[in-house]
Amino acid sequence: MAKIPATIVTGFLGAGKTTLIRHLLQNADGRRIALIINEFGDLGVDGGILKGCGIESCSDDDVVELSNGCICCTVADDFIPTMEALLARETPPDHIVIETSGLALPQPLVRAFNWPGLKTKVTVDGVVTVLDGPAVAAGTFATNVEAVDAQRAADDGLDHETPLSELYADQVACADMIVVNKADLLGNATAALVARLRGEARGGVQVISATQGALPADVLLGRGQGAEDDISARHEVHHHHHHHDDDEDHDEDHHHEHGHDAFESFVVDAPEVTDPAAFASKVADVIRSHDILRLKGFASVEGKPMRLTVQAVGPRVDHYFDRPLGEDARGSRLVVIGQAGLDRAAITQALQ
Ligand SMILES: Nc1nc2c(ncn2[C@@H]2O[C@H](COP(=O)(O)OP(=O)(O)OP(=O)(O)O)[C@@H](O)[C@H]2O)c(=O)[nH]1
Repeated sequence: MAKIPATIVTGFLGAGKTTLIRHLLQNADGRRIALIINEFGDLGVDGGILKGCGIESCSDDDVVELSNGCICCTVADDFIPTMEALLARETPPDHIVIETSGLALPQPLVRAFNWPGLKTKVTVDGVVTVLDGPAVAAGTFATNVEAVDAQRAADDGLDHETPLSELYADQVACADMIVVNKADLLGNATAALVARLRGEARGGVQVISATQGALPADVLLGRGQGAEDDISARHEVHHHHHHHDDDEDHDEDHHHEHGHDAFESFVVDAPEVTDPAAFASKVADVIRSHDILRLKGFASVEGKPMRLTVQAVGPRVDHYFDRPLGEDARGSRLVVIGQAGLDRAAITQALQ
């Protein structure tokens, strides 16, 4: 049985996690998404907001709240039983989204997925860290630092000493995708912050800007990261800068990104593939040079009877034969997803 993917959404109070999840649930394209929310007593209203959301695809049963404070301290007696109950349902969800309270470190939660009862049934599809763009640019990390401090003081299970900057660094270090939210308030400063974060994040981590957390489900979900197998890479707070080839070339063209218009996808039809490995590395090159977020599709391979599936998340490209081609026409058909402004002609040409 395939493991159910779970996406962890982390970020400080007020960064826009609830807004992003709400948008996701409204644009779930038929996916059954269960939501687990971890929040602190009186300060949290997200469960209420999301329960009363009126979204057709989202029944109240699909929203589960953890009320015992910090998720990292209550993993064993609260989180794991909640997950097990969700998985034992007659109709288990297609995808689980977990919203952590703003101060919980994502690492212990990711580690909980290695629990024997969970390991074989669920996997961490990806850790999405939502940042308050203007606050991070200003170096305060949260718009309302007092509210964050109050949230902290309200919970005995939390370490009250760690500076916000370190919690922030841990959230960035654990991320598979960083969302620089509130791009509307950042305006022209968005691109510079995105570029800076690309330098701070681990290699291969996607950094994208958003307004009102409006990102397509196809961009947020289905990353297949398996974060629980990769804990050590996420633990350390890196103070040095990595240099990615593609850091420098994102300048002026990614500014006014609002809502759905900020993304586009298109289909590339191409001839048969001769060598799958060479094709995958070509795809990786195209992804890197055009800042493509996702690419997926199918191809036939010269002389082979099986269909080749290609799945790319950022520069990581998976390819495998999944089934006989059968009646399918030979050739390749790939869907490319990225932020608006993709150079379709160049991408199409490069893939053909
Ligand atoms: N201007 C602007 N405001 C935003 C954006 N995204 C969210 N907000 C607002 O920021 C506030 C916090 O958003 P939430 O989604 O509740 O943030 P959160 O991270 O879930 O915060 P908690 O659940 O309280 O930890 C709300 O008033 C949102 O309406 C954005 O892109 N631009």
